Amino acid sequence: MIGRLNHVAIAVPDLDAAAEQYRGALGAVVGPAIDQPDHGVTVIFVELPNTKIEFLYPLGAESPIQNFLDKNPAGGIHHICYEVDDIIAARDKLVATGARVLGNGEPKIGAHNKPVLFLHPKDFQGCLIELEEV
Ligand SMILES: CC[C@@H](C(=O)O)C(=O)SCCNC(=O)CCNC(=O)[C@H](O)C(C)(C)COP(=O)(O)OP(=O)(O)OC[C@H]1O[C@@H](n2cnc3c(N)ncnc32)[C@H](O)[C@@H]1OP(=O)(O)O
Ligand SMILES: [Co+2]
Repeated sequence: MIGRLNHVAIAVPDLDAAAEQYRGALGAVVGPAIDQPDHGVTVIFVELPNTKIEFLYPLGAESPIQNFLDKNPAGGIHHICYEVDDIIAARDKLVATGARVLGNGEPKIGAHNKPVLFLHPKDFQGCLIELEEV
């Protein structure tokens, strides 16, 4: 059901420092910071030949990544995003196995203007999973 790895997300305490490190020391192609108010984060995407890195920084008082950054003040890998062809079919299949879909269970439009869903990390080997319909 899952397809390509779309991105690996890293929650960071300093967005500008993360962007500069990847641009400078690692020589990566780093995009602009973009606020995603519907998701409570500001994101920067790093373009790699085979996937993307998503830097995440909290936006607003109710950011879903605030607890994670409080527990991991130096930052850390926050989620991985897999591509799926049909996000509703994927969701329904996963729910039938007992997996918990986060939020209200309905897809939201993500950073790539495609529908996304999140799956509880406790149901997937301790790793928060994002599904993105492509
Ligand atoms: C920009 C849009 C989009 C894109 O297109 O790319 C994005 O990527 S948005 C990214 C941000 N959005 C989300 O993360 C939405 C889904 N996340 C959530 O709903 C919550 O973050 C969460 C996963 C339910 C956690 O909520 P929180 O309030 O932080 O709960 P707890 O702190 O109580 O955590 C419960 C439990 O889970 C562990 N945990 C929390 N986050 C993670 C994580 N990222 N990876 C692995 N484990 C995680 C946490 O440690 C707790 O465990 P215990 O301490 O053992 O109870
Ligand atoms: Co993401």
